[in-house]
Amino acid sequence: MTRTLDLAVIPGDGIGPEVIGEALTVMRAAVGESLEVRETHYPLGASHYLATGEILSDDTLAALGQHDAILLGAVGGDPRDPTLAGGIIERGLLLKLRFALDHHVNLRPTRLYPGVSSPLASPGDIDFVVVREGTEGPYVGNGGAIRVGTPHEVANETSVNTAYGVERVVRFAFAEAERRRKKLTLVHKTNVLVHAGSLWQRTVDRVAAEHPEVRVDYLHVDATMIFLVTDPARFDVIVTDNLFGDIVTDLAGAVGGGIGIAASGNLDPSGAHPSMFEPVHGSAPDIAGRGIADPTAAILSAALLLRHTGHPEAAERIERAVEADLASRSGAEARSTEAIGASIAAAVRQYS
Ligand SMILES: NC(=O)C1=CN([C@@H]2O[C@H](COP(=O)(O)OP(=O)(O)OC[C@H]3O[C@@H](n4cnc5c(N)ncnc54)[C@H](O)[C@@H]3O)[C@@H](O)[C@H]2O)C=CC1
Ligand SMILES: CC(C)CC(=O)C(=O)O
Ligand SMILES: [Mg+2]
Repeated sequence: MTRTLDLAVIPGDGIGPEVIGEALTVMRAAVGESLEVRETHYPLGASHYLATGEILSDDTLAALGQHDAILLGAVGGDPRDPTLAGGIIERGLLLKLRFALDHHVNLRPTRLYPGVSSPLASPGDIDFVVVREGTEGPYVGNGGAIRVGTPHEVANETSVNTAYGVERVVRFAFAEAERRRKKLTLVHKTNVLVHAGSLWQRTVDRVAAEHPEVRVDYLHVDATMIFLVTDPARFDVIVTDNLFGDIVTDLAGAVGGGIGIAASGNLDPSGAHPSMFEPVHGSAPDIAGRGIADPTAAILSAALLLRHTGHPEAAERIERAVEADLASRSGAEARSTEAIGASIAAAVRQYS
């Protein structure tokens, strides 16, 4: 009997539709006849907002919540466009989705694939995962400004960290470490952000007692930047808050061979809501429309989606094909978005 996957697709803005087109081609090749992927496309994003005035209606949000999973490209327009000021799309669409669908685990793996060159001189064996908290921190929109535009302006952005929210993501990170090389690094800034830092540190200490096999480490976020460049092989599982995780994972993507291959999943591990998979990168307005974006991050995000929704063989086929494709790139001429997608899809079919 053919199984079905009820998939919501949000191509988004800029390079989003370009890379999602290739991710869907590869996904269809990977599942073949074994899985019927029913795609519903949602034209959300900055362009959609500018054309229609809709950012994310309650009805659309409710409809998205009914799917098995969501595949998203990237959203956000030109940061200089005054009609998009105030993070109206990032906040009103992307973060709203993550919060409403309780995506408290933002899982971002980094692996230096064989044959991929890192900008680091001696990268070593890079293979770690960042477990970024996804529903709290300074991204909740708890803040405000007074005397705006005057020399006396005061602007506040409050980081919200709850015991419940921190514990569930820390528990997820320990479980991840148990499955991997049994090392967990808490990344924070406990020497300055003392209230939130204390909660994170105490939570890690308490949960660590239940995981005696896991080596626990702590790094301030600034020092983490050093070690991501000088010794990334030291990391196995990093657990951190929403803002630090956002920053750490762009650098992680770069040292792991480029932002164009960095994938992610926004998970509600309870399964109560559909999880959402997307590249780490944004809509890249600087290269949009030129057909040169690397679709690999979106393709690997589709693999994460398939594994999460119970289709590990299809996920494996995509990962093997990506690995082979990446290994073949060194010294070769740069290819278009479409050519990379077609080549990975062809390799996937060979493994079927
Ligand atoms: N999840 C999402 O939807 C995200 C949306 N954004 C939004 O995207 C817009 C642009 O943000 P930026 O800060 O410029 O970050 P960005 O990730 O879009 O671009 C940063 C740099 O990486 C390059 N790049 C990104 N993806 C690439 C790919 N697949 N292949 C080759 N090069 C790639 C871009 O050309 C650019 O030079 C903004 O509106 C921002 O708010 C940013 C990050 C995540
Ligand atoms: C709007 C931002 C929270 C998106 C972003 O940069 C990310 O999730 O990595
Ligand atoms: Mg980011």
